[in-house]
Amino acid sequence: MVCYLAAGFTAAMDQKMALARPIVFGNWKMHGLRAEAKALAGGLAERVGRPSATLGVFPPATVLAEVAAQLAGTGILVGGQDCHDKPKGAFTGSISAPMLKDAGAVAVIVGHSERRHGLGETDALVRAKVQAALEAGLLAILCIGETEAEWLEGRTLEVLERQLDQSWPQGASAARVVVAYEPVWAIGTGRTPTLDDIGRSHAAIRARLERLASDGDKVAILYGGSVKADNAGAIMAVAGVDGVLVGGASLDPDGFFAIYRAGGGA
Ligand SMILES: O=C[C@H](O)COP(=O)(O)O
Repeated sequence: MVCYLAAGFTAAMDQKMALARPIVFGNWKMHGLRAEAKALAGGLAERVGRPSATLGVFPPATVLAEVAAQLAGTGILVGGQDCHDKPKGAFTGSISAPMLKDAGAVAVIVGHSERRHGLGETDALVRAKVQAALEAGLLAILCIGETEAEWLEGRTLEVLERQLDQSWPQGASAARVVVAYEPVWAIGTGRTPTLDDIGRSHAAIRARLERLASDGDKVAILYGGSVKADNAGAIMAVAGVDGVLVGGASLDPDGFFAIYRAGGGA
């Protein structure tokens, strides 16, 4: 098992070491005032001890530095939820990848559907953000996923392939980018694809990554969308699923820890 401490994470990525599986990431989204964030991070650290796998949280930017300081030395990594595609400039309200790194982040989520569909982010912009993350030395968590209409029309694989083709930066490597497959219709709804469908999508993503990157066979692929303690074990047991990106259930330390344990983390 390989454990990543925040301080050694970039060095580990530079050495092209594999992320230890399972990879369990919690995206807090727009939740967490300072006291809540402190209690959540503390509760998680208390339950986990020293992670045997890859465990990370993605708090709101306002509490990122405090959470990163609180979790320093625990082996739990901390990341941002989005970054601008430029390192600095006159972009009111935006946060750059170097700023996230400066605040203690080692990773950043890009292309989440709540930004693609809620805020109109395109594949081209997502690709530029992945590049910005890589240039700042952050691990990029590249999110892709079909809408409900695309799913109902049977276009899931075609959409995933297009999103990868248009948002995977040329020359990016498995050590620096993780792909998160999140069907938009499964996010926060309590609905999930069947295990067979998850396996099929992950296999298609893998096949595409093998065409896009020389080490595409090694890119970690996560599943996200209504992952809870009671379905996490079955989902992480699907061939080709390297871990999960959890939203709502990551806001409860007991539930999030149970998900981590369900994937084999100790
Ligand atoms: O980033 C996380 C995903 O959007 C999943 O959210 P959820 O677990 O609340 O469905």
